[in-house]
Amino acid sequence: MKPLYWKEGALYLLDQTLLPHKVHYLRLTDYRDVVAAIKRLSVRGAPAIGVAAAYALVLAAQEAAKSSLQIFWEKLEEAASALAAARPTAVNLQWAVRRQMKVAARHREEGPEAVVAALEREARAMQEEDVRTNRAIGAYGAALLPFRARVLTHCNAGSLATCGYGTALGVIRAAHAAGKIAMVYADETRPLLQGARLTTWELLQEGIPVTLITDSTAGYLMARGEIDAVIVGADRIAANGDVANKIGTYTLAVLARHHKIPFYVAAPFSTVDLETPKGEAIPIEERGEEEVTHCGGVRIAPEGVKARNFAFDVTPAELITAIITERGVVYPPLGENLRLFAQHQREEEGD
Ligand SMILES: CSC[C@@H](O)[C@@H](O)C(=O)COP(=O)(O)O
Repeated sequence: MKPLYWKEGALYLLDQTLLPHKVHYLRLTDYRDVVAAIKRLSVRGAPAIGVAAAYALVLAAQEAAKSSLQIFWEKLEEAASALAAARPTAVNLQWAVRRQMKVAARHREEGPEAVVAALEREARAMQEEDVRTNRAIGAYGAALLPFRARVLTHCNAGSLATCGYGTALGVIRAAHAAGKIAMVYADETRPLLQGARLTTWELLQEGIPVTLITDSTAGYLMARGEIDAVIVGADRIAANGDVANKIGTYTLAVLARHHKIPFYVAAPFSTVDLETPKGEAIPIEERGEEEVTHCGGVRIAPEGVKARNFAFDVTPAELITAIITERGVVYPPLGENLRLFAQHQREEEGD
C-alpha cells in the first residue's frame, strides 16, 4: 500500500493514524495541511515524510506562483522552513527540503511556472529513487540472514514508512522471497503502536509470517534463543555511526549485545548526517503526554500523572553489527566507513 501519491496537482496521503481499521487517503492541496499531517503522524517514517515534504513544496510553489516574483520566493522559503521544522529527528525531512530548494534555485531565472514544474519532476524522481534504494537495501540485507531466520523488528520501517518496499521490512521482504524467513516478531512499539498497527498489517498482506509481541517480551524471547537477528530502520545516523530510531531501539540493541545476536540498521544514505558528529547532538522529538497516558484515545493512567514521551532514542555505534544501505553494508568502524562510503559517492557524482 502506497503511503502517498501525487495526482493532478494534489498530494494524497494514506492516513496512517486510521490503520489498520480504515484505508483512507487525505487529498491535500495546501502545504500547511501537509505540515499538520506530518506532525500528527498521518504520514510518518523518515523517507516518507521527506518525499511528502518534497511534494508539499510543489503545493507551496503553485500557491506562491499566484503572487509577485519577490513574494514567490519569500513564500517558498517560508514553506521550506515550516516543512523542515515539522519533525526534528528524521534528517530525511531536511534533506528533501534542501534538495528541492536547490532545484528551485537552479530554475530561478526561468520564472515561477518553471520552478513549479521542476519541483514536481524532482519530487517524482525522489519517490521513484526511494523504491529503488529500498530494493537495493533489501538485497544486501537478505544476504546477511541465515536460513529459517527468526527476525525481530521494531516500529514500522516498511512500505508505509517509505515510498514502497521498506528498509528494515525491505530486508525482510527480500529474505522472505529467498525463502529465508521463518518468523518475524513485531514489537508493538508503544505508545503509538506502529508495530502492532502497521508492521503486522503490511506483513500479513504479503503472507510473510509475523507474530506480534509486547515491547517487553523481546528480552525473554532472546533469552530463549528464539531470535536470530534484529533489524530496525533509522531516522538519523550521526557521523560516528550512532543511530536515532524509534524509542525502544536502544533497549533492543543492549539486549541483542547481551545475547550475542546481530543487530542491523537498514537505512538509505539520505539518513546519514555527516554534519552531526555523534548521537548526543541529534535533536530528539518529545511528543505530548497524552500519547502515553492514553491508548487509542482512552485514558489508561490516572488524571494528573506526569508522563514523558520521547519519540526516538539513540543507539551507540558500538552496539550495531552493521548498517545496511543501498550502497552496500557498512561494518565497524562505522564512523570511518560511513565517511569512506560518502566520499566514494561524491567522487562518483563528480562533486
Ligand atoms: C524507514 S522508516 C525508519 C524510521 O523512520 C522508523 O523506524 C521510525 O522510527 C518511524 O517513527 P515514526 O514516529 O513512526 O515516524
